[in-house]
Parts: sequence; C-alpha cells; structure tokens
Amino acid sequence: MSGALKYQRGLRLSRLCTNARTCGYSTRNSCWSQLSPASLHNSVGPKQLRRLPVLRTSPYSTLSPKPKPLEDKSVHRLSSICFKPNSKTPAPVTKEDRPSLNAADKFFHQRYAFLYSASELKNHPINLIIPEIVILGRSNVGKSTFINALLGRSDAAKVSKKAGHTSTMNVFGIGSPEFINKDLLEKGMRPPRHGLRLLDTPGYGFRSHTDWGETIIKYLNKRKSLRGAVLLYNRAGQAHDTDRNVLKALAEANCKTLIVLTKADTLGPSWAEKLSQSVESIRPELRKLSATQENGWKEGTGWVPDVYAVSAGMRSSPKGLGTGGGIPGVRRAIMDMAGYNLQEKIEVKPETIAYDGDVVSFDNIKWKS
Ligand SMILES: Nc1nc2c(ncn2[C@@H]2O[C@H](COP(=O)(O)OP(=O)(O)OP(=O)(O)O)[C@@H](O)[C@H]2O)c(=O)[nH]1
Ligand SMILES: [Mg+2]
Repeated sequence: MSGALKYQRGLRLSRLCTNARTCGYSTRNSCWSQLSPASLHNSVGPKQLRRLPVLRTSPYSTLSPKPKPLEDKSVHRLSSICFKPNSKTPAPVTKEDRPSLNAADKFFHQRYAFLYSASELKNHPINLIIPEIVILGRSNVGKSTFINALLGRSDAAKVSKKAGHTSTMNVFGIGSPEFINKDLLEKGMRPPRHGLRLLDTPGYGFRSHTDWGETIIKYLNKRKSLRGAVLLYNRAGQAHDTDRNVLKALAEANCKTLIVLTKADTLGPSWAEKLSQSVESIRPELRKLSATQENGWKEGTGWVPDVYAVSAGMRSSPKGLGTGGGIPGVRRAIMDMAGYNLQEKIEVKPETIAYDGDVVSFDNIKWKS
C-alpha cells in the first residue's frame, strides 16, 4: 500500500471512531457494522474526506423520525394516580390519605443500600425475614427508573434508553428494620439491616435474555420472603402476550400482584382518559385469569383491585425526586403488600411476623424441571 493511500485510510478510520464516540455507539458493534468499509470507500473521495463534518449526534437520528410523545408536566406534581374499581377518574388524595402517604414516604427515605446482583435463584442469599417485592415488566417499560423514583434518587439503579439494559436481578434494601421480628433469625444469621427489599429485574420481550423466564418462575415459586410483585405495563396499558404469560406465572405462584402503568407524562393532556381506558381493559383480564385459579389468587387477595399510574421520570418534579408523579401512592401500596399497616405510625401486619409453610434452605430445594 502506498504511503498516500495508507494516510487516507487512517484518516477515514479516525473520522469513524470520532463518530462512534460522539454518537454513543461502541466501535465494536453498531458504528462499525452498519457503516461498512465498502460504503465509505464508494461514497467518499479524498477531497470530500477532508471536508467530512464530525457528527455531533447519532448518524441514525435522521433515519428514525419518530415524534417524541407529548409530555404533560402536571402529572409530575400528583402524589397519587390511583384508579379504583368503578371509577373512570383517578381517586383524589384526601386529608385522611396524608398520614399514611407521609409514613410510606418517610420509610422509603430512611435508608437505602444496593445489596447484591443475582443471575439465578441460587445466587440469592437466604432471607427468611425481610419482605421482598419484585418489580417486573417488559424491557424498557421503566422498571429501573421506577425503583429510583421510589427511593427518591436518580442514580440507584442504572437506566438506559436501550432496551435490555438490566441483565441481572438487582436487590436494594430500604427502610429501617425496627419492625422486623428478629425471633425468626436462625443461628449465625446476620441481623436485618432493612425493613424491605426491592428487586429490579431484567425486562422480558424485546432484547431480553432467553433463560430469564425460567429464573423468575423459580424465584416466584420458591422464595419464602417474597411478599408481592409490581407488574409494570407500558403507559398505553396494552398487554402483550409476554405480559399475559408473566401474569399467569404470578397467578399460578399465588403471588400478590400490583399493576402500575408507567410513563403517564407521555400521554399528553388527556392522560387521565387514556389511562382509564387502559385500566378498563386490564381489569377484565385479571378477573378472567383469577376465575381459573383455585389457589386463592383472587381480586383483593391475589391481585390489588386499585390500578396505579406513575410518571417516574419526573424531570420537572417541583420538590425533588419521588415527591410527585404518583410515586407516594405506589409507595404506600407496596408497603401494604409487604405487610406493613400504615396508620399514623407504621405497624407490621401479623402475617409478616410468621411465614406459614416449611422453611427450606435454598440448597435443598428440588426444582420441578
Ligand atoms: N417520559 C418518561 N420516560 C421514562 C419514564 N420512566 C422511564 N422512562 C424512560 O424510559 C427508558 C427506559 O427506562 P428504564 O428504567 O431503563 O427501563 P427498564 O424497564 O429498566 O429497561 P430494561 O432494564 O432494559 O428492561 C429510559 O430512557 C427512561 O428515561 C417516565 O415516567 N416518563
Ligand atoms: Mg432496567
């Protein structure tokens, strides 16, 4: 290769790398694979090459002219967006709601720690006494953002525009352990440091991991400390087949389920009407499913009749992260599911004190398949 040609090739490559960096794609995959060397060689001569502008944004932005959904910032200010059965509008927050909403907010702001990541059930350390709530939903539905909003932080769970970002179950400890019954601690076990655990999970559907379904089904069926699941639906609330499969798995595992619609802010000014339509389509599905279950997974006991909506993104939240966007209402619903009775003062419901059924060490569990 002549010196001039070598120089030109070097220049082309360095331009491409700069593009890769500025557009946020790694040089190993998208930029390299989509801009083939042939297309570069054919389209750019030495003179044009010198004038080639350095891209400041993704070179593909012009290829995807998808309009941004309208954001309704008024949604960010609401402390609860809850659709009760037989109501087409969100229930207003009353004076009586305040003490319990505040108690839940206080609990979630007490303390927080990232505890561990687990890719399989056997990687979860034994936990017999701290209630766990698992957050489930399709890829990109907003699970990690939702966890951050619950914690009132922007950086606890990693969020990405790219679907399939969370690839393991990531476990967070929240709140003080003062209400946990320490009598259930076995010899050699560490005393609890938190009153609740929240589990961020990999999304299912687009770009999901193939063995995820098996892992979560094991988790739902075998984890003694699991008190409930929050199933996030996309803002339009349209259930995909994968959502239905997960719902069925929750029903079969008799796991208490709370439905939360995400990204309410992107629905525009008629958000309440659109959410109400989604709720109207979700409840009959839940009723139909619970009619086929004989294990007690019924309205009220198996799934929570109130359907919530959130705007966990909350970029314009007036008082700070987690004070609006419907998050306080969901915090209270989660604590209720975990077994906390939220009056003026937090009390623990009796069923949280003692779990029924045999306590089996995870090492001794025999899996069905
Ligand atoms: N406008 C708006 N955007 C949101 C909201 N919640 C999440 N997002 C955005 O949706 C994208 C996906 O959010 P994530 O929280 O990473 O979604 P995820 O469900 O954890 O995704 P995976 O881990 O890939 O399954 C990010 O770009 C978020 O900023 C919301 O309430 N409003
Ligand atoms: Mg995530």
